Amino acid sequence: MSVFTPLERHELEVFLAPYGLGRLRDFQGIAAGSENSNFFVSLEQGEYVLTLVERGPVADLPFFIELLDVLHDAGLPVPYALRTQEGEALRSLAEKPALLQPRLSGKHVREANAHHCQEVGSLLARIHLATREQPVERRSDRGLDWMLAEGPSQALKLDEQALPLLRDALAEIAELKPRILALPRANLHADLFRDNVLFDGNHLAGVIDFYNACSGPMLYDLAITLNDWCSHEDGSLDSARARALLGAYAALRPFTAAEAQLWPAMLRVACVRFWLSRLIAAESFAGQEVLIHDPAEFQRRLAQRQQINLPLPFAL
Ligand SMILES: Nc1ncnc2c1ncn2[C@@H]1O[C@H](COP(=O)(O)OP(=O)(O)OP(=O)(O)O)[C@@H](O)[C@H]1O
Ligand SMILES: N[C@@H](CCO)C(=O)O
Repeated sequence: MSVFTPLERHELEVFLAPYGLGRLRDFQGIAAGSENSNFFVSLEQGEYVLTLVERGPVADLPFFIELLDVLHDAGLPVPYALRTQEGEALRSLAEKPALLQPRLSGKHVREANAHHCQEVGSLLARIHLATREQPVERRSDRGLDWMLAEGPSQALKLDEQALPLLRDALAEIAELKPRILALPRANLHADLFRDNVLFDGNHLAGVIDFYNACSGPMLYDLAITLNDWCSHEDGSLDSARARALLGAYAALRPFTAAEAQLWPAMLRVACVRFWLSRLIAAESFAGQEVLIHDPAEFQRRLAQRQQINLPLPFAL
């Protein structure tokens, strides 16, 4: 899977008619993805992706639509909600909130190299630069307070090796929270993993899946991104890829002194975020045909982030 809501051709045709994009040629469910039902939809006038929002922050859909409009207007390669001929962006299909977006070209990269990381670093800086003057406000539902609330009960279910790792990281988050919240802010993608970026050869062609986007400290977004793009299998950082990503980002948005100080801790915070969400997902989707990411991957990464020899390229 993961298509949680199968669609009949006829109901899809009725849904698509108000966009005025021509007849439906073909459609198919997309297996990748774990949160929403997505379909590739081929219409006479082009290729599109239909998303039925299955869970998560449904009430915040107007936020996602607005943010993607801002990023699209800034010239960034993001999907955005197409409007019907009556100007409607957020609609309903099979009793689920539904959005139709242009299909972006390109493929996911499994084995990232330094060039990919450089492209991703630039793209992330451009997202931040496009929004930092006036972030579209949204509090993350997987933010520091969520980690502090969910972490202790998850820690109790861990083995002897993992428990102190998570417990110490949670204590660090509690201690650093005021300083983290005072860092420079913008809109964050907050889930810029390899499976949310599309490359056409060496060219970064698209960024998708903004359903974790929020407003918050830019450094946190950078740490989330780097932890996925620049890690080895054992969780350690690949310094060539990491330097490429950081260098490209810093060339567009130089870091502040406070960011440079909090950087090593921020890499740990970003590990805790995904370790916890994967532990919780593994528990709640156990036995179901849903793509579940391995929580232990972030345990390894957190263990490797105890000593970090990767200073931010920060100039006084
Ligand atoms: N606009 C788009 N253009 C091209 N492909 C897309 C687009 N949107 C989604 N896809 C494809 O659909 C897949 C699933 O989409 P997405 O990541 O948004 O789903 P999700 O259920 O929110 O997944 P998850 O939260 O697990 O990443 C993507 O991996 C990508 O292959
Ligand atoms: N990118 C997330 C899943 C979707 O939010 C993870 O790898 O755990």
